[in-house]
Amino acid sequence: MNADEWLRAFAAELNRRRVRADAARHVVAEAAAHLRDGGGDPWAVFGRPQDYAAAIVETIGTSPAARPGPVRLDARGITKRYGRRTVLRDASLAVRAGQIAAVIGANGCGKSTFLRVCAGLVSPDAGDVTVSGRVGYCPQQGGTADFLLPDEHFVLIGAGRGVARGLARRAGRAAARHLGWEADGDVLARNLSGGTRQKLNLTMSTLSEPDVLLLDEPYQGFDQGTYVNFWDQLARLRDEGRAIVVVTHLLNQLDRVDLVLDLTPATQGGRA
Ligand SMILES: Nc1ncnc2c1ncn2[C@@H]1O[C@H](COP(=O)(O)OP(=O)(O)OP(=O)(O)O)[C@@H](O)[C@H]1O
Repeated sequence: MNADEWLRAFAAELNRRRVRADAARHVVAEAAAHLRDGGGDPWAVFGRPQDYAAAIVETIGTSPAARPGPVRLDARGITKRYGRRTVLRDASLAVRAGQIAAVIGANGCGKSTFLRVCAGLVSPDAGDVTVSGRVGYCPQQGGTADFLLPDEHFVLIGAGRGVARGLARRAGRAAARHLGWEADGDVLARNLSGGTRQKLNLTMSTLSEPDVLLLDEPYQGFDQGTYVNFWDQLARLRDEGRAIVVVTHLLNQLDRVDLVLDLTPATQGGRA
């Protein structure tokens, strides 16, 4: 395990112990700086990442993130057919305020369809979805308007909630900054790079302060730094009490989530 892997394991353990995202980010950055400046093997310097995380939690008395609250999204027995093909069969997921759920599975097993059913965009053939509160949805593609500036997207989202233009712009830019993006430029959405357009998409889905946030592989095209910011931001949103569902193919991040729904059919080795 090299220094990066050690730091990742350390961050994951802090997350598992529900240390607040901002505090976790701070101690991980400190450990990284210590390793960078002093060199050396992290195992020799800090010991096991799990033990060091436990010591940190005890020593600094970090207040843990709030425990999960009431169920915000309850999808039960969802079945969906397209023509003769059954894409989803009896899929269920309940997510509480303050939880992150990952939806995983092979290509074409119905992850996006499940999310669209949860968002109310597709009707299931059987089953029910109950949502308590406001929903934010970040589709895998699309979602932005080609001929608008990022700021104009933020103003539009704000207008839907009666938020003044200046305030909406500031809120949008602040949310974008969490992804390491300065969104004050004058580039139309259609001319943004693919990764930046996806940052705009993701930023918009969080702007309405949703109680339930549905994210369909929102990090496609993100560079490594943005990707790290993305998972930190998810942890922060979770700590604020949001119920989050993220479709992902990246199983190495599953230690950062609270629940996993595997939609791979059992005949193909799925866990569901
Ligand atoms: N509107 C539609 N009409 C007909 N078939 C559809 C429709 N939407 C999705 N499908 C089919 O349903 C299946 C599941 O699609 P879905 O996009 O939900 O899978 P996924 O697990 O998200 O895939 P991926 O991992 O590739 O993103 C696919 O075979 C797809 O072609």
